[in-house]
Amino acid sequence: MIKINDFSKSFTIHHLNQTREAVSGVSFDVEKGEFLGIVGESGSGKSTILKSIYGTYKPTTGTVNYDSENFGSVDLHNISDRALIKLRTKEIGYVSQFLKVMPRTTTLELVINSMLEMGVDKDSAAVKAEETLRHFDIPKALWHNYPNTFSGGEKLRLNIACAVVKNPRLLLLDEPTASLDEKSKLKVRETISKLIDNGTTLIGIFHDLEFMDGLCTKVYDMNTKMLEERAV
Ligand SMILES: Nc1ncnc2c1ncn2[C@@H]1O[C@H](COP(=O)(O)OP(=O)(O)OP(=O)(O)O)[C@@H](O)[C@H]1O
Repeated sequence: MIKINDFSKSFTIHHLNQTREAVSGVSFDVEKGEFLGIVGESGSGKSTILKSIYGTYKPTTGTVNYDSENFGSVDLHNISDRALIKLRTKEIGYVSQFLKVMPRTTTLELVINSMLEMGVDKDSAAVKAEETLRHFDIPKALWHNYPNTFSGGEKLRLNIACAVVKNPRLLLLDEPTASLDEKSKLKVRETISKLIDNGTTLIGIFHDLEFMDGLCTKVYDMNTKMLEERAV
C-alpha cells in the first residue's frame, strides 16, 4: 500500500543560510493490513517520514508511492492539491501529539465534523461521535468545551478519536501514546487492534514499541535502515 524508495529530506534554514539533512536513504514498503512501527533515536527523522507520507513535506530525493482506493497507484508528491485533500479526507488519517483546534468549535463538533466531511449524515455522525468520546474517556462535561484548554492526554485522546471515527484505510500515528497513562494507553492499543481486525493499514512511531508487541507486523529501524518482520 505504501512504498518508500530511497527517501531523503533536507530543510533550508533561511535565517542561517544553511541546509540541514533530516533523513536519507530510507526505503521500505507496507502491504495492506500491515502495521509498521518506526523506531530510532530522537531527531533521526521519524516524524519527517510520517509527514512526507501525509503529503506535508515533499521528499528532497526519492519517492513515496501509495496504492489509493480512489486514484489507483499514485506518487504522493506528484498529485494535485485537490487529490491530496481527498486522500486526507477519505483514506489517510494522521494522529500527532498536537491537537489541531478549530476556532469556536467544541470537542463534540470537532469529532462530528470529521465524519460530516466524509459524507456521513448528521444524526449518525452525532451518535458515533458521542460513542467515540465515551470510548476514549473524554468526560461528558468537556464535550461542549473548546479543546484548546485540554490537558496533553485529553488532546491526544481527542486527536485519536477524530482520526478513528473516519475509519481510514491508512492511519499514521506519531507517538499516539506519549503522555498517556496506562489506562489510556490500553485504550489506544485496543483501538489499534480493532483497526487491524477491520483491515486498516498502520504506520506508527512509538517510544515504547514493546507496548505494541503482538500487533506490529514489521519494524523499521532508523539507525540500521533495516526492515524486520515480526511474528504476531
Ligand atoms: N520543518 C523543519 N525545518 C527544519 N528542520 C527540521 C524540520 N522538521 C524537522 N527538522 C529537523 O529534522 C530532524 C529530524 O526531525 P524529526 O522530527 O523527523 O525527528 P524524530 O525522529 O521524529 O524526533 P523525535 O523522536 O524527537 O520526535 C531534526 O534534526 C529536526 O530538527
